[in-house]
Amino acid sequence: MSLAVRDLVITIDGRRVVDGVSFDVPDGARVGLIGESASGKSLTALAVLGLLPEGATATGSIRWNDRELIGLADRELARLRGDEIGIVFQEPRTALNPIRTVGRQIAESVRIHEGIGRADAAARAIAEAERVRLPDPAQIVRRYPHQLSGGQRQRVAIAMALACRPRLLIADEPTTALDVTIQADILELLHGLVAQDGMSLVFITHDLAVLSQIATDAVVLDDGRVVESGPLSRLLTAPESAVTQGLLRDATATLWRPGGAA
Ligand SMILES: Nc1ncnc2c1ncn2[C@@H]1O[C@H](COP(=O)(O)OP(=O)(O)OP(=O)(O)O)[C@@H](O)[C@H]1O
Repeated sequence: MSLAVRDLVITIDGRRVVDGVSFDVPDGARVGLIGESASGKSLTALAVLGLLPEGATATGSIRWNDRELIGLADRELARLRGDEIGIVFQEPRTALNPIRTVGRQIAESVRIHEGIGRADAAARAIAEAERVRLPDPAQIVRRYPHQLSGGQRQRVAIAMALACRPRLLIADEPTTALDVTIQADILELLHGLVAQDGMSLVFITHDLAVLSQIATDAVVLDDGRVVESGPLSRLLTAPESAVTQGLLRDATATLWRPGGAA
């Protein structure tokens, strides 16, 4: 299953905040959307999910598995989300419901999409918690989000996103809010799960060093436009645009740190 974005334009209050973006995510590919703040990364991802904010309009084409997503009915888009396309956001605290146990939240999408009963869903929540390597899964599923650490909460959000085994995962800055050591753990976990399931990945970040640990290709955005794209190995060694060169300068200290990716 592949994603093809063509000439995507997103307009908010008459302003073209995403301005003619095109890129492909072939089946099983791991593609980064990278750029400075306000370059249009998140809105591009939200358009794929059919979750643009009120007042935003999208034109162009977003084809998922040869199905056009722009203009698709909300019901259909909701069915795709969680089932075929999973999402992990930057801040797990806001993605999780504070008054529901994490087990119930992990199992929720399975219950909705696969229609399984309460007992099966509870067992599945434990299995999914184990899969994202949460400690003591049988116990942790009974806890509430505030009783977990930030890294554990992000593992819960990942378990929720992957419970229905989507074919595409969109991860929007999933490690930015976490401590550096936890960031590395979460990246490694995501990398392992994506590879294990052979799913495609769209990974959003402003950090080329982070991206080099998880993606094979990247699309560089600036002010709503694609300024460069290609294999990450080339962007890291021979960046053509000034924007990519700047991102590389910012990332260099991390990239060349002993134990770093480069
Ligand atoms: N709900 C909204 N209402 C009005 N403008 C918005 C809204 N959401 C985003 N924008 C504007 O659209 C542009 C692109 O935003 P977007 O969030 O996609 O950028 P980004 O690259 O993801 O940045 P960041 O890394 O800061 O999240 C920005 O100029 C932003 O101010």
